[in-house]
This record gives sequence, structure tokens and C-alpha cells, in this order.
Amino acid sequence: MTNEQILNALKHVNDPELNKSLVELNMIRNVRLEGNHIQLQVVLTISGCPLKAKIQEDIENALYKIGASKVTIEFGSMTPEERAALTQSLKNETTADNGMPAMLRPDSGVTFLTITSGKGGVGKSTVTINLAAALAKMGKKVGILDADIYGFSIPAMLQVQDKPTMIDQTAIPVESYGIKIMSMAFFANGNNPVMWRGPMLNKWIKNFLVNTHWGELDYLLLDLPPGTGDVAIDVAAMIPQAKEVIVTTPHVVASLVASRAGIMAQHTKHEIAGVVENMAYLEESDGTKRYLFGKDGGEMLARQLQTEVIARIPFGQPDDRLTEGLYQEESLPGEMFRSLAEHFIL
Ligand SMILES: Nc1ncnc2c1ncn2[C@@H]1O[C@H](COP(=O)(O)OP(=O)(O)OP(=O)(O)O)[C@@H](O)[C@H]1O
Repeated sequence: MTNEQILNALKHVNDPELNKSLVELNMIRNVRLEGNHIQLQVVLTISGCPLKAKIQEDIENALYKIGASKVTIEFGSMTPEERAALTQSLKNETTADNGMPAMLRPDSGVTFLTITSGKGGVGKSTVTINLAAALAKMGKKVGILDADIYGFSIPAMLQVQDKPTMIDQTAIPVESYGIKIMSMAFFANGNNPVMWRGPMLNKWIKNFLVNTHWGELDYLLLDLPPGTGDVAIDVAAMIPQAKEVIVTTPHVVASLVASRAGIMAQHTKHEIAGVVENMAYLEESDGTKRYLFGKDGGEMLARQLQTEVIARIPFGQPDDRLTEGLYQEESLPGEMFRSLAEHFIL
């Protein structure tokens, strides 16, 4: 066995968070060989790396496969200079010349979907997480930016306990159900309300886009606060190519309020991808549908905004759910979210 063979084998072992080879990240150091006993040092980005055990296991498996009889790993952590250099190289990869994230370039291949509603409580976050989960199930690389800065709820709805790993100022999103997630919830103090004015909000949204290592993405879903406030205006300016999904209930008043969000999209020249009518009906066990909130709100809204209703999501029963807001694939809402995801793939 040679050092070269060892490094070749380790080229296929990735840092689980950065999704890059440990060799490429220069995390493997001081490889020594005594017969078939391999000793090496792994320098982690941060000393208390929660994924240390996983990294150790992956390294051992790769080295036993090429004939090691014993593997001894000594863990260390990067110096502040090394960490800064790594953050810079990650940033260079994802930053365009003007300092904005490369994924915001129109040719980046990332589809941005902003999920908006006129008023709160109509199921905007529910639509965000279920659409994201359905896209991820179809093999797409999906991220959610919980841009509902005051009313963040995505991590709680997906029962995320972890916080993003920070490498200097760069955050590695937390992953749950195959979805990369960034949210104000990770940075807020407990459940304290966030009360900021426009410029602060703008800074945070930019931060979430610029200082997050999203890696490769096919879709980024942005869960916007209800209404037509500062965040919606900032996002419209920062991501003009984003397509807007407007969530409403069939209730006529809800759809009228939602139309304001849609009209703003028209003003800011955002493409409206369509209307999702949530809580559209309750399906009884014998198949009859009960329209608890009325029937025409979604259609009316779509007509007004010259778009179409792209999904009608029924009420989901509590046992349809995997978590507070995520529906099982085989439940009726789950099926509807799958066809909504297909709408965006086709
Ligand atoms: N189709 C549905 N069937 C049953 N319950 C639903 C459905 N959609 C949403 N809910 C429930 O309604 C509540 C509000 O949903 P959600 O938090 O997604 O709304 P929201 O529009 O994001 O609210 P906010 O404006 O507060 O962020 C949640 O408890 C959610 O589980």
C-alpha cells in the first residue's frame, strides 16, 4: 500500500456537510503507514463537529476496503487562517463577480419559487414544506429559505433540532427530509419575537442568500411573510427571476386579500406560477367532498391575476401527517403535493 493509494481511496470520502472530498478540502494530514496499519490526522472545520463519528466511520470503511488491517485517526481542528481560507474558497465557488451569489444569475439552473399569501394562517408554510419534500422525493436538490423572518415556523414544522454549522460567517444549512433549510429560527433567541425594521430585514435576507453554503440546488423555495411588506419587495428586487406561488383558502375574503400579493407580483414584474388553493375541501370516507370554506376563492383569484389554480389541497387529517405540517406521501394531501411538484418539473 502507498500513500497515493490511501489518498485516492479518501478522495471518495466526503465531508457530510460540505459535500466535498476530505482530500480536496485538505482535511487529511500526516498519513503514515506501518505495514498495513494506517495512521492519519483529520482536521475538522470546527472542533466540536457533530459529524465526527460519521467521518471516522466513512474513512475506516474506505481504508479497510483497500486492505488496511488497522486505522488510527487523530482529530484536530483547522487554524483560524485555514478556516478563513476554506470559507473564502467556498464563497469564490458560489459568488459571481458582483459579489452576489452565483445561483442568482439567470443561467444558474436554480428555480426560485416564492410562496406567498395575502393573509396569515392559510397554509403557506405547509405548502412550502410539502412541495419541497415532494420535489426532493423526485430526486431534486431542494432548499427552503424561511424568509418569514417574524413568523418563522419551518424548522418547528419539520421537527428540526439541529442548528446550522457555522464556518466563520458561512452557514451550512440544516438538512431534514432531504431538504436544506435556513431560517431565522436558528438565530433567534428561543421563541422571542423578531422586531426589525426594513433595512435589517434586507440584510438578513441577503445574508441568507450570500453567506449560506447552499451547494448545488435545483429549487430554492422562499417562504415569505404574509402580505406585501418589506421582505416581499426586497426578494422581488434581489431575485427577479423568482416565480410566485400564491396560497389562499377558497374563502372569498382570503382570496381577495391574496390578490394584493398577486398584484404586487405583477407590479414588480414577477412571474406568477399559479394559485394553490389550500383547505379546498374535506373528503369524507365515502368519497364525498365537503367545501367547508366555500368553493370559488381560488378560481376567482386566478382569474383576477390571469393565471390558473395549479393545485387544490384538501384538508388533511392528523394521522395523514409525519410531522406537524408534513403529509405522508400516500395521504390525499400528499398525492396532491406530488402532482404540484410534477407541475414544476415538467
Ligand atoms: N390542508 C390542510 N389541512 C389541515 N390543516 C392544515 C392544512 N394546511 C395547513 N393546515 C394547518 O393550518 C395551520 C396554519 O398553516 P401554516 O402555518 O402552514 O400557515 P401559514 O399561512 O404559513 O401561516 P403563517 O402566516 O402564520 O406563517 C397549521 O396548523 C397547519 O398545520
